[in-house]
Parts: sequence; structure tokens; C-alpha cells
Amino acid sequence: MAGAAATRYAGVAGGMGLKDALGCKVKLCGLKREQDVDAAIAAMPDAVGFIIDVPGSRRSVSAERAAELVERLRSKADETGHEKPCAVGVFVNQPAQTVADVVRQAVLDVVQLHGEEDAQYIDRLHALVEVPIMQAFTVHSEGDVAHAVESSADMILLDAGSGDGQTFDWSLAQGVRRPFMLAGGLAADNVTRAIAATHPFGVDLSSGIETDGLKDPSKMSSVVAAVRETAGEVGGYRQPE
Ligand SMILES: O=C(O)c1ccccc1N[C@@H]1O[C@H](COP(=O)(O)O)[C@@H](O)[C@H]1O
Repeated sequence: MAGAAATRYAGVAGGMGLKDALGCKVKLCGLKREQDVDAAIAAMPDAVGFIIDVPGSRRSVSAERAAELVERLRSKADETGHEKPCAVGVFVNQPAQTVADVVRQAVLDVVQLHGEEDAQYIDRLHALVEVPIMQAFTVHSEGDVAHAVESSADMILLDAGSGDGQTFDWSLAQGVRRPFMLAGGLAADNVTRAIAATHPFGVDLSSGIETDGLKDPSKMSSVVAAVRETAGEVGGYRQPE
């Protein structure tokens, strides 16, 4: 890997608080309650996500609530001696200045953009925040992947939708020429196949770690264990030949 891609990779790895860039990372997204944070700390993912002020999402929390949960995340990690997962804020079509304000207020490590934010928006946000920016793309076709690869964001996320629990055709994510996160309908029973099929930098889950719409501590632990085991065998992102 060379040039801009290498810089982006290093940047997001740093932002995710990762000691090394090897293996496949795991992000548990859509935490809302104190017990979700505590269960995440016990499961030991690399990152957790908070859906911030997204109308229509049942997982949405206010910026103030996100700040409280991030604070709990860090103090619980200190208390238990567990590694601090990085805190990702998920935003959809919010003004860049608002996102920057929330990054400061909630002390976020990474911004995830999950709307129709364009290159100019990302430039504006890059000027306002120092944390890495991850941009999500809905994938239906090869063209969607080609578009995602051109993103000026520090990391791209290939997804089927917005937390709907749907998978997309993973063959579209094979041979992507930059590190990427994979999301959409992942769970303990398919994450191993997904990693083996696509070799992502990391995987991101929400619906697949829930039972009856609420985060399920046992699913959270199982999925992290499945990712660690698979990553040990097949590794994380690798540049296609
Ligand atoms: O989870 C949501 O409600 C959500 C709302 C708006 C934008 C993104 C959202 N979630 C993202 O979706 C994937 C997880 O998808 P799945 O539930 O596992 O299929 C993840 O990137 C979340 O950040």
C-alpha cells in the first residue's frame, strides 16, 4: 500500500486506538443504555458506536446522552482494566459545524458519516476536526464500490443500508483497493464467512447483536470472539493482487 491510502490507513488505525494494523477490527454500534456500554466493555471490541440525533432511528441518542455514555465507557474501562474501545459518533446529514461541536462535547475518537455527505462536506469537516472520518456507502452495484473507493474520507464503510440488518452481495466487496469496514446484517453466524469472503479492515454490527430490539450482551461477546478467531486465521484487510 502506498501514498494516500497508507496515510488514511494509519490515520484511522490511530483513531481507533489500535496498537497494530493487523487482524480484523470489530465495532459494536447503536449503544443506548448504560448496560449496553458495560456489556461492550466486557466484550472488548475495538470500537463502539453511538447514533447521534438521527431522526427515525430507534437507536438515536442526543449529543448530551452520547457524551454521558462515552464518559461511562472510559471510566468503566479504567475500573475494569479493559482496553478502551474507541468511541465512534454516527451522524446523518448534519451541518459540519454541529458534528464538530459534538465531537468536542462527547470527546469522540472517530466520526462516521452515514448520509449523503459529499466531498466538499468532508473537506469542511476535515478542517474542523482532528479525528478520522469514516464515510458509509450503501452498496448495490460495482459502481457504488467504485464511488466509495474515491472517497476523501479516512476510512470507508461498505453497508447495505442504515442499521436495517440486511446484507449486501459480498462479492462486490472483493478486491477493494483500500482498507474498508464491512457492515450490514452481520451476526455471529455469518461474520466468519463475511471476513473470509471480503478481508475487511474491520466489521461493524448493530442488528445482529440485538434481541427484541435491545443490545444482547451474550451476542456482543459471541460476535467479538468469532471475529477474533477468524481474524487469527484469515487476517484483516489485504491489498488485492
Ligand atoms: O443503526 C441505525 O439505526 C443507523 C441509523 C442511521 C445510520 C446508520 C445506522 N446504523 C449503522 O448501520 C450499520 C449496522 O447495520 P446492521 O444493523 O448491522 O445491519 C452500522 O454501520 C451502524 O453504524
